[in-house]
Amino acid sequence: MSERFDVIVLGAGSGGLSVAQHAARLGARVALFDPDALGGTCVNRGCVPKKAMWYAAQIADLHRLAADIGFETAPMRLDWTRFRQRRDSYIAGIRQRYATRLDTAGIEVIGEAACLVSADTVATATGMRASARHLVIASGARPRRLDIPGFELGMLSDDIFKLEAAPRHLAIVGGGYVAVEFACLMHALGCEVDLLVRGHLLAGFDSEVVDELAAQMQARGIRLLGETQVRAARGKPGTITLETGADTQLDGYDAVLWALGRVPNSDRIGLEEIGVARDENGHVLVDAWQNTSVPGVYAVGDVTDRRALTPVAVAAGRALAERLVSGHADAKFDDSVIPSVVFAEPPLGMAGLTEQQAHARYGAAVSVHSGRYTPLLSMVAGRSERSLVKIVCVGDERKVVGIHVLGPGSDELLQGFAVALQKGLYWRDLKAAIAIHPTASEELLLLH
Ligand SMILES: Cc1cc2nc3c(=O)[nH]c(=O)nc-3n(C[C@H](O)[C@H](O)[C@H](O)COP(=O)(O)OP(=O)(O)OC[C@H]3O[C@@H](n4cnc5c(N)ncnc54)[C@H](O)[C@@H]3O)c2cc1C
Ligand SMILES: NC(=O)c1ccc[n+]([C@@H]2O[C@H](COP(=O)([O-])OP(=O)(O)OC[C@H]3O[C@@H](n4cnc5c(N)ncnc54)[C@H](O)[C@@H]3O)[C@@H](O)[C@H]2O)c1
Repeated sequence: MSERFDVIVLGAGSGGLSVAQHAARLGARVALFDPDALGGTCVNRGCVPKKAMWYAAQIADLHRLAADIGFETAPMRLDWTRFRQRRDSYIAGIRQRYATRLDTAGIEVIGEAACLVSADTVATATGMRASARHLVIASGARPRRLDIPGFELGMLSDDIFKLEAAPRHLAIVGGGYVAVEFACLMHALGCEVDLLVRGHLLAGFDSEVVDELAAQMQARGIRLLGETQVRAARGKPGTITLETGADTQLDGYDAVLWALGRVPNSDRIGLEEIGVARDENGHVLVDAWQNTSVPGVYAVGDVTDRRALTPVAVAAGRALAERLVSGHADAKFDDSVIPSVVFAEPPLGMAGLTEQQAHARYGAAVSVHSGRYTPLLSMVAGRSERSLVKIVCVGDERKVVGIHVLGPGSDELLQGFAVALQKGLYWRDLKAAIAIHPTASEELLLLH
């Protein structure tokens, strides 16, 4: 079979689905290739199953809080089989809805991996060939592996969703989003957790806020081992030892999660052969319009060097479809403010610049307003965890360039503030706004 389309998309994850659906809606004839489940990482082994686990962890924490505020509570145990069934059937529903929508939109879905054979043609292992005026690479990324002895004894983030029970003692190696989120949620679900970090915890987030989160994680009982480089793993699943130096080792783990970042799926798909430029980590290089170095070939999402977040992939896909199909030559997405939340316990969110980034960019013109408070519910429960809010401003008019929040509710409250930040927000606007009381959000308005 050899067919001609307007747009061919490689990958049916957040970015690829966004391009395909918008292009089809605008009238293009679209083919979408993916050998795996519709929805890609976010739906099947990322945001969605992770968030379901985070909710389970929140419920476990609330149960403990309930006892603190006076409820008579019986011990609670998560039935992992039942939880997994509920989570996975929700995800199956999302995939089904995607399939229906793609079908209704007239998008040709091909359940195979595709490889570029030229700037307008792809081929599959079964011999199918298809051509289009526009080829979009949206092939995402996969968990990074290390070439060290015993690596296979540990899990990758893809595997953690297959767990059938909470490990008793879990080592998590890494210090990024995945490591911190799973350290917090697996601890809340009953695991003893050691977090082994080589460099900075949550590099890229405001260090004062990260320090506060680290202190709270430790206070909850998560063991944080900094400056720790794992050189090998030994043993068998159930009894794993991690070698961290010539004579140093950590033992007694019944499971290990490697959370070492991700590698773009840009190899073995013909990019090198047709001259698509990539950076030293394999990310496809794109300009602000998602153009690669080869005319007619574009890329969106985690395969590029942009922030690896679902809304970024979706926004890039939508803008690209508009440009390619509607002919709006300047359609591109505004990436000036990309809000992001680490679903830790408590959640940590940021929009705009960290204090450190602002100082590097604006020097002495930076002013910082921050405050700590104990949330009302924690006070009632007799707990002492402190939430932290921080606003970074620039210049005499105090234009807000960064907002940072740590504490219960941060995940939901940040979005509205991020919209304001993108539109142009000043300190005086926060001072003039009427607060909603009593909430975590108002703390951003009450700062001095
Ligand atoms: C554990 C975890 C939790 C996360 N949580 C969040 C979160 O809370 N919020 C957030 O914003 N982001 C989160 N992310 C990041 C988010 O999942 C990604 O940024 C997003 O999925 C990227 O979308 P994408 O379309 O670029 O790639 P993907 O979703 O990875 O999709 C790529 C698709 O391409 C397919 N493919 C690969 N090669 C080929 C080929 N040759 N031909 C055809 N198809 C191919 C793959 O099978 C895959 O389906 C998380 C990630 C992980 C791992
Ligand atoms: N809540 C969210 O929005 C969310 C959640 C999960 C993932 N994500 C996205 O997915 C991406 C991938 O997440 P991630 O946590 O896998 O990556 P990450 O880039 O956030 O963190 C990777 C970590 O691995 C460490 N590392 C790398 N190589 C190492 C080595 N050889 N030895 C020891 N440590 C090593 C790094 O120092 C870093 O701490 C994130 O960058 C983020 O964009 C987002």
